[in-house]
Amino acid sequence: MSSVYVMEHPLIQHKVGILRNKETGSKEFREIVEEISMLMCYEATRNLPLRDVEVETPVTKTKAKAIAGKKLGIVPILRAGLGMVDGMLNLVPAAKVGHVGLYRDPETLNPVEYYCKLPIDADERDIFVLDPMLATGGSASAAIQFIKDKGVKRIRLMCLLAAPEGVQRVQNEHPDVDIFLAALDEKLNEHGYIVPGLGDAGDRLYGTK
Ligand SMILES: O=P(O)(O)OC[C@H]1O[C@H](OP(=O)(O)OP(=O)(O)O)[C@H](O)[C@@H]1O
Ligand SMILES: O=c1cc[nH]c(=O)[nH]1
Ligand SMILES: [Mg+2]
Repeated sequence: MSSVYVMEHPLIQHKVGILRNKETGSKEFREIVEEISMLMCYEATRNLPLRDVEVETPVTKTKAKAIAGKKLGIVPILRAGLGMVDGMLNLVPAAKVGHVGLYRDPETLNPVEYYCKLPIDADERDIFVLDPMLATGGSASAAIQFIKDKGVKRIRLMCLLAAPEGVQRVQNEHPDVDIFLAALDEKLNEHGYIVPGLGDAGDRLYGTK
């Protein structure tokens, strides 16, 4: 069974509170999503292997550390996942970016695929799938399956908020995929929205409602 990490860092928790506030407008919402993504990236990459390197400082030669050539990829689920990309790239600028286009049918709540483009060498990379919201888990689970179908073996899922139902579904369908969250909420409502949640992440990011 995969692990679920809820990031309790005070800065992350503080910023999640701002996202939840319905008075927070799109500009600030986008900025905070980027900031939280950067903080989560920092936490989620703490086990990356290091190698020794030699560098010359202005004073002397010394041993230093470098990331041991691990290739990372990030795959936002369109559209709301796009809001998390720059935060990740700020810290891991060499990561390649793929995209999976999915929307959730408002009646059935089932994911509908409309786009998938991954880095050519995705199967050699450790991939982070990004989506602010893990509600029923249908979208994340389908996106992970598309990525696995392209031969990718090492996948992690990073979301801001999740409902227990979504976590359960991803864990059942993809027991190899660890899940990183900023908050684990109470439940889903009758429309499949996370409670207490933050509303529709895509609409709040891009001002479409
Ligand atoms: O876990 P689920 O029940 O599948 O719901 C979560 C999905 O719903 C939202 O996307 P939405 O369908 O609103 O698309 P958008 O990003 O284009 O707004 C969200 O960004 C997730 O992708
Ligand atoms: O609460 C929710 C559920 C799905 N998608 C969202 O954007 N918000
Ligand atoms: Mg949406």
